[in-house]
Amino acid sequence: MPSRKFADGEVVRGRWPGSSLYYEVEILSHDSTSQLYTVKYKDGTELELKENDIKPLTSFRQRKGGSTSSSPSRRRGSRSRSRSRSPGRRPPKGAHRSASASVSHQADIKEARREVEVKLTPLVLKPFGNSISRYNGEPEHIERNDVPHKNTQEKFNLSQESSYISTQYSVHPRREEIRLKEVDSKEEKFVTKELAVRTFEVTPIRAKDLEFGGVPGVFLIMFGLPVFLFLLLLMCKQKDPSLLNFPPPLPALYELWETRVFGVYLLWFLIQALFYLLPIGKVVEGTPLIDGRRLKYRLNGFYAFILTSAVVGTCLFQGVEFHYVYRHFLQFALAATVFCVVLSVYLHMRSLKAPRKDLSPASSGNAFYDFFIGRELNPRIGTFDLKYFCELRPGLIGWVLINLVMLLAEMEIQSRAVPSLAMILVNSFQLLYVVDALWNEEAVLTTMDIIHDGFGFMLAFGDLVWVPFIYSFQAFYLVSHPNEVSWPMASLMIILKLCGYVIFRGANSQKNAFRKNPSDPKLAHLKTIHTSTGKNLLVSGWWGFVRHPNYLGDLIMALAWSLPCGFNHILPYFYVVYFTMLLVHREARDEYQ
Ligand SMILES: NC(=O)c1ccc[n+]([C@@H]2O[C@H](COP(=O)([O-])OP(=O)(O)OC[C@H]3O[C@@H](n4cnc5c(N)ncnc54)[C@H](OP(=O)(O)O)[C@@H]3O)[C@@H](O)[C@H]2O)c1
Ligand SMILES: CC(C)CCC[C@@H](C)[C@H]1CC[C@H]2C3=C(CC[C@]12C)[C@@]1(C)CC[C@H](O)C(C)(C)[C@@H]1CC3
Repeated sequence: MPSRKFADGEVVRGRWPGSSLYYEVEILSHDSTSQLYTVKYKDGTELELKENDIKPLTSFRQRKGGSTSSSPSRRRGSRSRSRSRSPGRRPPKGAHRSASASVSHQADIKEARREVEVKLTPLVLKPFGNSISRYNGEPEHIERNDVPHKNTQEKFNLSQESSYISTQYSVHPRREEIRLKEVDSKEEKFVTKELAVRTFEVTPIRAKDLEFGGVPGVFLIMFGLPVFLFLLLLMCKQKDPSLLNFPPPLPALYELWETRVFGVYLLWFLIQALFYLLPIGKVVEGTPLIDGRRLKYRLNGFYAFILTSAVVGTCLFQGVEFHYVYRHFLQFALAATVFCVVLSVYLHMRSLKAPRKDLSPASSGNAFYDFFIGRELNPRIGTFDLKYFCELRPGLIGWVLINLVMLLAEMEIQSRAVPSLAMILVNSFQLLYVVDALWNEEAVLTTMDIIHDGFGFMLAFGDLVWVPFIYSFQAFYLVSHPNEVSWPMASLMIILKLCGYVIFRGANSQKNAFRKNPSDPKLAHLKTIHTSTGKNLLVSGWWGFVRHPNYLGDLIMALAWSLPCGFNHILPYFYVVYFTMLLVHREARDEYQ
């Protein structure tokens, strides 16, 4: 039987969950199976603590004075701030997303909340609003002997906090927390209304807070990525696309430009815009903006996909030559790049006239940087939301169409009656991914791209050029570099893809449901922790298994759709490498927040 360090009835100091503060507690009991101690705080709260979170009284120095005590009761401001936000609720735009660039905006928002909450008194105090910095299950090393209950007022506060702590900390399931959140959400409406009257200030952010390596980094990305894209496609066109054959033969620039191709690209974009405008599909509200407004979005991406398939099917039936796209693939990539540059210039120009409250929290005041990251958060022409439209339609649906073009090109070039198994795998894996994104279109409204980043060159290029022309790379590769895949190998790849998909979808659905309605009874069994931002994080279910299960699933899928290309060359695995870098970077942005 494992030994225990502390005896029942012993008075020790127990760490206040999620903080680095220790309070006097009495050991009530010890559970030998879970190795948890049940302890009682002075105000009567009982909690279960790990042995690591308990220290003998003797291991603390008595602090002199105490006027600067940071005991929870001293942080009433923090708690009040937190009180106004239902845990798990997304905050208004700008407060939400991870980015060092948004520091000043965040401060602004916090300030707004503080002002609002002053008006909300008397408060039903909620514990540990901003006082819990992070809980990682391990004790923190900073140990301070903050003595609670300095006076009656403090004692009262701690007691208020303590009465909630076990549910807040979510050592136990969240039913009680859900009840509290319902009360919370009523108050929230009032808070949102208050926020609506606050004016939004855009304070330029310091150079060191800029993301992507600041102006030099952004410069490199803006000029480097298009060059990289063309080099990658040119490498792939070589008979032997080995890295040793770098650089590939370069075509003259004029050979890459074809006005007709540009016209076809424009036509594609306009058809998608037309489908977007169709009054079919439900209309939902996005997350609250800084001024409390919620924009409306029509969810008809899946219908757009069905309609596009019908149009493409009809064209195939009519004998339209899709091989044209394969033969002019580089010209299409250039047409899309030119379109994206023109769009970015337009976006930047219009953003100069945009009211401050409409600017992205990521914008900095530096024109070049803002051209890249995007100045305006939700540029709209009437009800037409340019960013939301570009995120899912022309590029993502375009990716599926390009894959189909490659499948047909493979059959033609390799004189096949049916496509290769490798090509079928790549096409179906990626089709599933795109259909899933369109089917779950609403989830895009809570991604960092929509909530935090403006619409500028980065997303325009990412959505309209990078996604369709890089993500279809495996199919493009297979056209000129066939790879025979056996059925047993194909089965393993399918299993890998499905595993990735189950993790990806399970995690994203759980997170989206939680962000949409933290009180969802279906999520009542899940555990959460409170964070210093005032939001809650899931720490069980998929989100208790690994920090970013959705990224993990996505990466597994990325690997699964590269494997059909075989192991002759590294190029088809470029996507996995790039994607790992992208997700690690996104993870860091999220973690920063
Ligand atoms: N194929 C591609 O190129 C590509 C590129 C990027 C992303 N993706 C995929 O798109 C999906 C969305 O990506 P994303 O970058 O927006 O990241 P995400 O991880 O889905 O979203 C980040 C947000 O999730 C919330 N969150 C993080 N940890 C949480 C937890 N433990 N409990 C509850 N909520 C938590 C946080 O919301 P709050 O801020 O509200 O706390 C955070 O801001 C992912 O599956 C990703 O793999 C694909
Ligand atoms: C520096 C640039 C080249 C970076 C470009 C990044 C973009 C390619 C990505 C940023 C956000 C991504 C994204 C998807 C695709 C790739 C991005 C646009 C996504 C539409 C893929 C399907 C998913 O299901 C998704 C809808 C969750 C996802 C949203 C984010």
